[in-house]
Amino acid sequence: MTHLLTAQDMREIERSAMEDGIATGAELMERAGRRVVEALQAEWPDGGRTARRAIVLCGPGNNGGDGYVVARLLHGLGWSVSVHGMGATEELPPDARANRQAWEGIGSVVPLSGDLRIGQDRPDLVVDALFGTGLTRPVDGLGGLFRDIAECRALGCPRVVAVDLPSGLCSDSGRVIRAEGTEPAEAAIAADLTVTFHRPKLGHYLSEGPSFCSRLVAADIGLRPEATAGKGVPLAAARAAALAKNNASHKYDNGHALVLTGGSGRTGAARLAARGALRAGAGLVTVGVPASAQLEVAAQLTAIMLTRVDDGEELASVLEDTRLNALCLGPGLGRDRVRALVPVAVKAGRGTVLDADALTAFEDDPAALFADLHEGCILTPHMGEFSKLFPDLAAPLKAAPESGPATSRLDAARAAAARSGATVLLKGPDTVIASPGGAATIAASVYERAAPWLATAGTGDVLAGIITGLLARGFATLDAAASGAFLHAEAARGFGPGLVAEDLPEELPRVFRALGV
Ligand SMILES: NC(=O)C1=CN([C@@H]2O[C@H](COP(=O)(O)OP(=O)(O)OC[C@H]3O[C@@H](n4cnc5c(N)ncnc54)[C@H](O)[C@@H]3O)[C@@H](O)[C@H]2O)[C@@H](O)CC1
Ligand SMILES: Nc1ncnc2c1ncn2[C@@H]1O[C@H](COP(=O)(O)OP(=O)(O)O)[C@@H](O)[C@H]1O
Ligand SMILES: [K+]
Repeated sequence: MTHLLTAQDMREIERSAMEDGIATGAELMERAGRRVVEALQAEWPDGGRTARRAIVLCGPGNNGGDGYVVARLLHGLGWSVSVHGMGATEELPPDARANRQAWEGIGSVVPLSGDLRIGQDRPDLVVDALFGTGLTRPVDGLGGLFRDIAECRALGCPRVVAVDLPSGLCSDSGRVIRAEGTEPAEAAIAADLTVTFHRPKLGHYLSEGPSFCSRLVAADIGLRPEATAGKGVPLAAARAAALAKNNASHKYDNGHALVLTGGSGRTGAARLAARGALRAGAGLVTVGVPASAQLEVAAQLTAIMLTRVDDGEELASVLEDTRLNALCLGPGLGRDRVRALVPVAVKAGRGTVLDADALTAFEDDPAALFADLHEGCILTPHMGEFSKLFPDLAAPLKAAPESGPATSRLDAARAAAARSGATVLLKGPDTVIASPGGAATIAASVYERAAPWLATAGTGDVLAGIITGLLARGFATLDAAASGAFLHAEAARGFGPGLVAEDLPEELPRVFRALGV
């Protein structure tokens, strides 16, 4: 399972490797530079043609140190290399200084100027080794150069390789550190290939990270896997063993999910959720409908059952059946029904997914919702819904982050979980999931797992249903949310272009088979 590290995690891992005599800082830096060169050779084998020219941009810290190693190695491979460096040699940290001095035995270091324009030079490659995990404030005075690189890159030349992280990107949040009023494109360098070391960092997966990294390689620099134990945030995955059904099981062993719907004309969302719950493997799924929608829903359902729920009192009496062990409220529920049904549902103490209307209806008084939530509850907001329930936590995500490490979507979800007492799943290509105790996971549909066709109406309803289905099957809260988000994205990837929400539940059997369930 891949764990995403913070900059602090990485510093601790490196420090303990050095203290334990696994490697010196100089050795780690040499390996880092070598891995970058290997990765770019593997990525662009056509770099083997003659007249290859590289511009290497080196910053004032150890990221710059890696850059001087890359410059030396490229030179050794016959490249024509120009190096533009920040800071004075004697001010660099020791390993970076040594590598700069080694480069100075080969060629010069031109002081990096914001007036540099690469267009005149037409290099084949720009190596971005300005800042890595040590970035703490907006990059100053290089906006024109960054724009120039972006414009040239858009024309197909040069290719840009980022050492560890695209400079300007915050390694913990994936946000571009920038002054208010500055565009991300002039505050960070977008790369074609990003080569990081040991393990990916959170910033490679969150927010703008993937679009600035483009392609990500995590290269081994000889740090021990054990050093990473207990650190980082796992990427969500689903386990075949947990998803498989016991051969001897009865339908009631797989739980009974209840999905509540709104009135006539707005039952589609709940029906999508119910189908998701059924395909996720719930033993039984019932849709709770008001009288006005009974006929409409009955005409549309087959394997899914139907029960009448007009108000809170009726819901309470339906919930006397303790076999109903997972509830889904929100998709198409309608605000008036939310106010009547959500408090009753939550007080019943079952595994409960609250989505859409069930969140936004509490916009005026989120505390009224939070008062009754318990550890079996999962809130599944997208950013707009999250902003309504947690406006103060959403605000720093909307403002330009002027210092690093910046507040991340993960930080916001963790704070929201702690406040609400429920697991919070904040949706997006970088879905973050946090439980009230602080445990977290990231279900990222980025890089090779991109699922852009999920951005269509109704897919969130299916997600709520899939998670409800897993809760019904007895999955622990965080696991249900994480596995559900993973399966949902896999279904979208499996179906591919043309996906509409209805396709997602029907794709789940293929996802299960591919997982070996
Ligand atoms: N520590 C190690 O042993 C290793 C570190 N590695 C490299 O080292 C990097 C981390 O090095 P550092 O911690 O030195 O950090 P960086 O090299 O990312 O940059 C930190 C330096 O830049 C300054 N700085 C931060 N933001 C700035 C801004 N906006 N404008 C101007 N200066 C700014 C800081 O004060 C510090 O001097 C990693 O990203 C990785 O590339 C690799 O060589 C692997 C081994
Ligand atoms: N570009 C994208 N890449 C991957 N997943 C996405 C993308 N855009 C949206 N999603 C996912 O699609 C779903 C959309 O849910 P939501 O916004 O609630 O839509 P709706 O309310 O229409 O169902 C979420 O699971 C979200 O994570
Ligand atoms: K960099």
